[in-house]
Amino acid sequence: MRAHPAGPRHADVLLPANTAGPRPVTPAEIDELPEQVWPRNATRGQDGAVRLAGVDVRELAEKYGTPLFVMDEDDFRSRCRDHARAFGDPALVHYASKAFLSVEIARWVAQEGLSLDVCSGGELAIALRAGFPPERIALHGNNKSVAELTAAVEAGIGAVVLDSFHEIVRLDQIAREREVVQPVLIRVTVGVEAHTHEFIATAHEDQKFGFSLASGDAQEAVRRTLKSGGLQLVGLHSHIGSQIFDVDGFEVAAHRVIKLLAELRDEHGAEAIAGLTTVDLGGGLGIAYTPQDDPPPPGWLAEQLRTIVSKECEHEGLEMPRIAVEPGRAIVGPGTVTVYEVGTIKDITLGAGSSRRYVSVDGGMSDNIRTALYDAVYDARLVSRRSDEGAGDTQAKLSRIVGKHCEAGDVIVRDCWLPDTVAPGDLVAVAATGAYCYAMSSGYNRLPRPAVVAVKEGQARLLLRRETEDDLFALEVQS
Ligand SMILES: Cc1ncc(COP(=O)(O)O)c(C=O)c1O
Ligand SMILES: N[C@@H](CCCC[NH3+])C(=O)O
Repeated sequence: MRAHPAGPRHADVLLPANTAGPRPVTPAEIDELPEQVWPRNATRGQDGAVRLAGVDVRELAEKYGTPLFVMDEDDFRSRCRDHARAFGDPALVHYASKAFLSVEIARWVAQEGLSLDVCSGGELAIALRAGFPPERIALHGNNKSVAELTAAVEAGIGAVVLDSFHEIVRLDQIAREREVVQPVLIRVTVGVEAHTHEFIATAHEDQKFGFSLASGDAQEAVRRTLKSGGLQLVGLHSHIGSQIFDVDGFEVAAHRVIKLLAELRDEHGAEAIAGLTTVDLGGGLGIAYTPQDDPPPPGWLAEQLRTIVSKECEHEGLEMPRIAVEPGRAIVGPGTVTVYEVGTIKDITLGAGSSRRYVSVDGGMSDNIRTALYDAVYDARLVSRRSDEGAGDTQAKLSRIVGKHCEAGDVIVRDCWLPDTVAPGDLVAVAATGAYCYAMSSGYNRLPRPAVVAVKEGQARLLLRRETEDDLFALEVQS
């Protein structure tokens, strides 16, 4: 998502006329797959159709149907490695599984040596089913249930990230009843206004996550945790938001967390907080959704964070802590595309000689809610053939890709340049849909959830099958 336009949202007249970027001119430009947006192993073949890790999208659509999420496995794994290298130890990189999780994904993350951030009993269950090492799992959430906390403690997970005073009491009791000591981090609300969409910023004071630093709740949470018998404080946590491109917010967060660490040492003594060795700065690293986006690479971010934290520690006379992070989108986002089949097409006259083309596809807000929810922008291309084949001129046409739901706001790509030749039966793909698309999918209008397929070295493998009509009735008691 790019910077959010000022002013009221969801009213076309108030949004910029065109969020698609400059109009591509030649057929070659229309058919480009910009490398910062498309999976690392995406290419367009001589015949004009796109290959993902060597697999022809037409074959994938034929075999698995559409809409279809296609994941480039090597892209995912290479981004795990990029982050592991950047932060110096794979275990310090917690893949935020909320972005997308399946049993097989959890296995890839385990094989790459990363840790895993889960935020519900369901995500925990998938991780455990995959055989993910529990000591490398951390559990998040502002309202973890007793059942979820119990499952986490019984599984022996590496850390629970404490988020409320109620939870300190509950978790302490659960741990003591089982005669174990549960390692915990405390989530601190640092009061940062992250430069991102208001719905996905999480460190300003007025929201539901964490313990406020400004009010003293964070300091009180530390006192209560240190006094508990069943909890061992191993770190502080801060997460400022998601899809962030600059380091300023992280810098302020790191500064405030280290300052808190120094205050805690002064209040409780160095020995009492000696086990507090980790500072987790959360996730949020942005990715390119359009060719105009230019996110910082993980190596650069890691270097900046290390410099900021070490400067602050030196200033406060503290030992350098381990810096952990929780990227979700930056690992899983760029390597996945959603392939749709074009259904109907309408050219709508808007007045003043302008028109808008509505290209309807066989999915919609049930497989990608991000556009409706956050005005997210995406790059979409015709992938089953070259743009200068078929009827129509070779001009790119400003198009809006919409779904098939009974909802006017069912928009997948608000503005994009598609070839004028696009016709029913063509395949179009939307890039960078790996994060928070399948994960936030719904069954609205009783559409089946799409399948998810992994591609690697010319082979395709089904990770999650498409929902079927039988699944529709699976929960019906009277059927
Ligand atoms: C606590 C926490 N960690 C990590 C993430 C992952 O964020 P992202 O996918 O933007 O890296 C989130 C989501 O914003 C989060 O809430
Ligand atoms: N789901 C959001 C981000 C929130 C991430 C979880 N805290 C998105 O699609 O961008």
